[in-house]
Amino acid sequence: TGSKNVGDQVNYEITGIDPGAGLMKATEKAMKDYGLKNDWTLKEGSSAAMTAELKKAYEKKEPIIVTGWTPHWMFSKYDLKYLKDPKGSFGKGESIHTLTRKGFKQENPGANKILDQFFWKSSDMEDVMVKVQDGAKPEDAAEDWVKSHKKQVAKWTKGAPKGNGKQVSLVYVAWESEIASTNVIAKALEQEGYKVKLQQVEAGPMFAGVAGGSADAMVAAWLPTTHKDYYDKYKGKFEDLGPNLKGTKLGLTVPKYMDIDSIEDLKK
Ligand SMILES: C[SH](C)CC(=O)O
Repeated sequence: TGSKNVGDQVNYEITGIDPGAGLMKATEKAMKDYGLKNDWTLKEGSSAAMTAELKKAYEKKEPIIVTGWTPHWMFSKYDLKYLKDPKGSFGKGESIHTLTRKGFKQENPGANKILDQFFWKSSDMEDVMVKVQDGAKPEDAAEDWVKSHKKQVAKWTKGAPKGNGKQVSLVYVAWESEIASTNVIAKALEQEGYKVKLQQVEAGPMFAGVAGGSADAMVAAWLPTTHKDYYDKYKGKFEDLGPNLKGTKLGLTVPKYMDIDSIEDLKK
């Protein structure tokens, strides 16, 4: 839009999220890889603040560049595109893994089995995310999803003993995707009689909580690239139960009305 170059249009600012997010590290890497560091700044904030700015700009068809990821409701709500990343700074498609603290499997085999069997698709997660974005409380959107996907949830709970009020503590970060997944698996556990405590923390404390044993589990580890630093830092101090969702994506994201297509186009 307009003849001014895109940098001038967005005063050389990329709207990011919380500083602990791996997406922010990946964006810093991309800014280095594409020679943007001298002119561009990556604005820190939160996922909620980023989506609020995206909404504001989009409704006025103004230019904006955000740090985006899939699954996310933003792609079903707005007509957006990822900027091409020819240097591969954002890595390849990833999965979201479930991690538990050491000893959890022995102490709570039933809940561990349910967490181990938890697996769903991007479209499932986006269903819940859109409902929350449209105003539903996360626990209500999660309850609706669990109630309307009995067959799928039965695969998660197959072979697991009832909880009889046994406690499970889950930690997560306030990314829309993890608000959805953590509330859904919590509802599935509660349906089986487990008592679930949810704790929203920053990314670093989330990994530290599971590795240190103050939390039982998380369903929010973006691997192998996005959370590599956290994963390596605590290697050996947690159990990796593998993916609960496959085929995620990260990158710089812009409304389709902007006439740029690649991160290369941001170079001054
Ligand atoms: C924002 S993605 C859900 C995760 C991350 O970037 O750390």
